Amino acid sequence: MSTTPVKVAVTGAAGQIGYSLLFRLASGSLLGPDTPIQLQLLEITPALKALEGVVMELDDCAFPTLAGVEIGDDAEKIFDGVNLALLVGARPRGPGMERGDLLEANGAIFTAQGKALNAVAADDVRIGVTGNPANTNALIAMSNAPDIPQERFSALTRLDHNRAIAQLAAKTGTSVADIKKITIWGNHSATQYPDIFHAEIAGKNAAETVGDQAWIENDFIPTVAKRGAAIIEARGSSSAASAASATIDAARDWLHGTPEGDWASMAVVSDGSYDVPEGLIYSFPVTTKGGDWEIVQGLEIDEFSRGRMDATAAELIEERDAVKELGLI
Ligand SMILES: NC(=O)c1ccc[n+]([C@@H]2O[C@H](COP(=O)([O-])OP(=O)(O)OC[C@H]3O[C@@H](n4cnc5c(N)ncnc54)[C@H](O)[C@@H]3O)[C@@H](O)[C@H]2O)c1
Ligand SMILES: O=C(O)C[C@H](O)C(=O)O
Repeated sequence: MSTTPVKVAVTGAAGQIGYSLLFRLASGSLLGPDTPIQLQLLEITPALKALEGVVMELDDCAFPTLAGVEIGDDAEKIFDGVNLALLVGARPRGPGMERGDLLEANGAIFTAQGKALNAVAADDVRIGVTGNPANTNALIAMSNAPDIPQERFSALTRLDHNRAIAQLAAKTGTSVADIKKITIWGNHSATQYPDIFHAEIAGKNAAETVGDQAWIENDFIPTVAKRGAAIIEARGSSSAASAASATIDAARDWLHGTPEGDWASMAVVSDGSYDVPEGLIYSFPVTTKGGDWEIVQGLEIDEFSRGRMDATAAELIEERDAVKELGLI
């Protein structure tokens, strides 16, 4: 085992996602069995006692890869020297709430955390935002961290990507392992556009294999896009274990690379690719290598896809303008 631990910060560590995420991180799901991990856990003061209990449980697992755990409510202390920051802590959406309702409540959190990361994170830091509204929270954090390259920020659409794979596998009676090149475009919200026109099932075009445009439009896309709300409705609280799993999938691919012949969906700062307005945190198909991502270029976009991609961009522009108005960016 290498001796220098990778320092990984998790915010909202005493929350529901944290309760699944921390144990996966500590047991090596992100960095593998040979790399020790140091967990830096941030919470609000009233949640620190509960977090102490979670740390007792982490201790009791005796994970060989867990080099140490530090907890606290001071972002500058917790983010000091971190190589990866997973920003999960935020107020989750309750029944009947839209993500827009969360902009103001969560904006302040991501302003402060962007500033703290800017001041004390390691030079190689990567920042993944899971807390909703994830794309715009990432935009706020990025805008408040001028010394960190913009490419180091991303928001989580990997859960949507994984949901799309699961739906497509169920529809076609295939294995999830056979499905590649799914794309989630845009916002992690009900306007997202899950795209199977470039996807493959066992090497064949997925949309052609399905051969049912009505299912794509009326079933697949809304099911994936509204899955978060369906889970809130069924569970009474938002997805947690699947969100933690997707947070790990996204960070693992970012740090270690996407597999050959596949890509991942990641919400990253737009460079204008596919006519997405520059500067938005928009989910694209990306390949990753050595901790860097690249937007997959050259995909053909038909009129149907264009309309969906523009609609989700329009929502992100509205969110951006709202947080600008609030003085958060
Ligand atoms: N992007 C996605 O795919 C996805 C999926 C599921 C959930 N989410 C979002 O993830 C977030 C967390 O969900 P959860 O179910 O764990 O919620 P939760 O309420 O169980 O936990 C959130 C935790 O964040 C903490 N917190 C609040 N403000 C904080 C701050 N300033 N600093 C540090 N911690 C703070 C709270 O004390 C709480 O313990 C929510 O915003 C939820 O909507 C995103
Ligand atoms: O939809 C939500 O608010 C929860 C979460 O983002 C999800 O997709 O499960």
